[in-house]
Amino acid sequence: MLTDVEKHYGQGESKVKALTNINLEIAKGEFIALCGQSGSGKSTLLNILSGIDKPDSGNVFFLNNALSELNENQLASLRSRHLGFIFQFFNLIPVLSAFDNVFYPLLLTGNRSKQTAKSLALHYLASTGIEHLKDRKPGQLSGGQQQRVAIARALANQPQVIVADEPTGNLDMATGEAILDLMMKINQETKTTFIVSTHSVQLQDRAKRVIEIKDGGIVYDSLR
Ligand SMILES: Nc1ncnc2c1ncn2[C@@H]1O[C@H](COP(=O)(O)OP(=O)(O)OP(=O)(O)O)[C@@H](O)[C@H]1O
Repeated sequence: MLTDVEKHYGQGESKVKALTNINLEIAKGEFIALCGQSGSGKSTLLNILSGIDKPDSGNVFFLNNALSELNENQLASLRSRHLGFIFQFFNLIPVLSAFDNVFYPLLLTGNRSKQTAKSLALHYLASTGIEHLKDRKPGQLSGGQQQRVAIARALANQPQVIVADEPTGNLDMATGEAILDLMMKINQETKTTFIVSTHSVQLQDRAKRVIEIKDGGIVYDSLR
């Protein structure tokens, strides 16, 4: 939940108002399409609601935690346990296989055994349809396949919330559609909350809740 959130970048003459008067409540299990023109503030909003960035004023609550009351370690721990991220440019580690890209973060976060991490990685690579490509490195995969690895990586940690910043922005239309289908299917099956920023008109048509921001403010929320 965000209350009265404001965010500026820069100082003086070059000060940019990135978010203004943001009040937003997100329920567990929602699938939200966050839309708005380039520069409208989508990434800033995603970064603030996930505790990566701090607002200048206002409050951010994540799973009943007031983020302003947490130190950097506590924030990092909350993120690593309960949040999954999916990015436009996949952010996979190029020297690791698809399997290792999912497996190693699981070993590094939480107290899982190697065996548990391995089965989780295989399970989620299978659920995103790319288990057969698990030994390939990112450079040997198409964009859509790389994004499936990134989705498997985000899901395998079994977070309560997944934040995706333009996840289809670097994919052709058909591949992007397939990735959106996959995220919606996972949302329905697992009740994981998804907040997805997008320029995709298809997603805006299909998401249950659409939020539009313009010049840093929410100008439309289909739930309101
Ligand atoms: N680190 C920064 N320093 C200064 N200004 C910034 C910074 N990050 C973002 N901005 C500015 O804040 C505003 C909101 O940017 P933001 O990246 O949140 O928009 P966006 O809607 O995600 O855009 P896009 O769709 O192009 O990714 C823009 O005017 C941008 O130029």
